Amino acid sequence: MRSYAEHRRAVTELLAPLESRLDAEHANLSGGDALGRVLAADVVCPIELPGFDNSQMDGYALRAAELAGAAPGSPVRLPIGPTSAAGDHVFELAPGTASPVMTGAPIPRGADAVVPIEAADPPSFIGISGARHDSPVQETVGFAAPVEPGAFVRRAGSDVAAGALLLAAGTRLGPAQLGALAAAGVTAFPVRRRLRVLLVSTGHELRPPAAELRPGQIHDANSTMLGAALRACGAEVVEAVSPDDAASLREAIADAAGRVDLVVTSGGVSEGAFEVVREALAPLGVAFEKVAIQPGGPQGLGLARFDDEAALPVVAFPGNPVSALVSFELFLRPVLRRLEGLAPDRHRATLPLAHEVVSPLAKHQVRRGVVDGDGAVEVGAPSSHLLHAYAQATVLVHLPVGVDRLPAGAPVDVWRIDD
Ligand SMILES: Nc1nc2c(c(=O)[nH]1)N[C@H]1C(S)=C(S)[C@@H](COP(=O)(O)OP(=O)(O)OC[C@H]3O[C@@H](n4cnc5c(N)ncnc54)[C@H](O)[C@@H]3O)O[C@H]1N2
Ligand code: MOO
Ligand SMILES: [Mg+2]
Repeated sequence: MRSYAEHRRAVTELLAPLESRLDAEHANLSGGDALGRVLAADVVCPIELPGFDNSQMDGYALRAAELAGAAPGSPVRLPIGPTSAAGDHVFELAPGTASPVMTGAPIPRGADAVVPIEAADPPSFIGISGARHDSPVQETVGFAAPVEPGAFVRRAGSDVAAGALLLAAGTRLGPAQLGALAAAGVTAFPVRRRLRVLLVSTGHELRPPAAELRPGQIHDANSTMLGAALRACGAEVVEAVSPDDAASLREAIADAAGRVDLVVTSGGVSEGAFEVVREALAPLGVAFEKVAIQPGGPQGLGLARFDDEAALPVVAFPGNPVSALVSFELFLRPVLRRLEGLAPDRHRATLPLAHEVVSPLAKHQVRRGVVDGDGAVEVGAPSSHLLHAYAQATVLVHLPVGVDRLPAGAPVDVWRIDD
């Protein structure tokens, strides 16, 4: 029997070549299709950011040297020059004056510091006339302390220089990265195309979720569930099929060979008399193994090779819904996250158990749980048909090989699944 780590390594190795298959396509900033995509090439910043020296505060722009002797008992008073508001053109500051400058507005040429309005006398712009830069110089403003050159000035290029690397190839585009592209005026950029997946659910008992059920039939939960899990990891489910028998399963996979990068199946991998995935794919080279995990014990993995030399990687999960989704979390999500430019594992933590648990000594058991108000983990029942309980869970709880009983309070490794 394979260990959890061995199977995880085998899945990672089988799917490692996928990254090189994800050639570039263009994405646009507008329309929402860029969120979550991964840059296929470096993006250089075409302009400097900020684009010009501007103020960090609402205040007065002035020459720092002119306040050198300012003190509470002997303030320096300067005539007020024209105002620089956000969006204004830059103008020249006359020596010996201070100009009102607003946050984000250009620093007038000649000024080298900003004194926030709260530190000026009067400490507000109310009553100050000459609001725009074409107004005549009038009134005065007092300063009771010196100011360092450069104070509250946001220098041109202090965030990124023109021609510098803005975002590196492999970066996942989240809100901050899209914001940086927008700020730089980069509206189109190359991203990796999405991984294309054929999703196969098997089982004669399965009916679509909208169907009426005859006795013995059940709704197909795995197609919806695994489809959602794949899409949430940036993949495209090119086709979702539910073949009746081994021959039609082989045909569906052969058909998809030119169009998809990966086949994910659920069901039909265990020891029953009608294990359609096993029957169809073992002759093509997919290996079916028992892995020392619970749930998710029976697993299929390998390249399905066809006569015409075409080959497609197949990851075959067991049909029990909890087993299928836990298998996705353990084996496929880490690979898909890497392809998405993310660290392979979701957020992990070590938390105390809220109560005693028992677990099979020889298996790596993954239970579904919730974190209680004290930060302790309440662990749910292990059975792999309990999908409703999975839908309430916020963590997967890992109980490794060698553990058969843990008391309340014992620390356990958990993966958060509620992000
Ligand atoms: N004699 C043995 N029997 C079983 C073993 C074993 O080692 N020896 N392993 C058990 C384990 S563990 C699992 S897990 C399952 C795996 O079964 P299969 O992958 O062959 O899946 P099926 O037999 O097709 O279905 C199992 C179960 O899941 C339900 N199912 C399947 N597909 C869906 C779907 N799309 N949506 C909702 N539910 C689905 C199906 O109705 C069955 O109840 O084998 C054990 N048996
Ligand atoms: O491994 Mo099965 O997945 O226990 O139910
Ligand atoms: Mg079966």
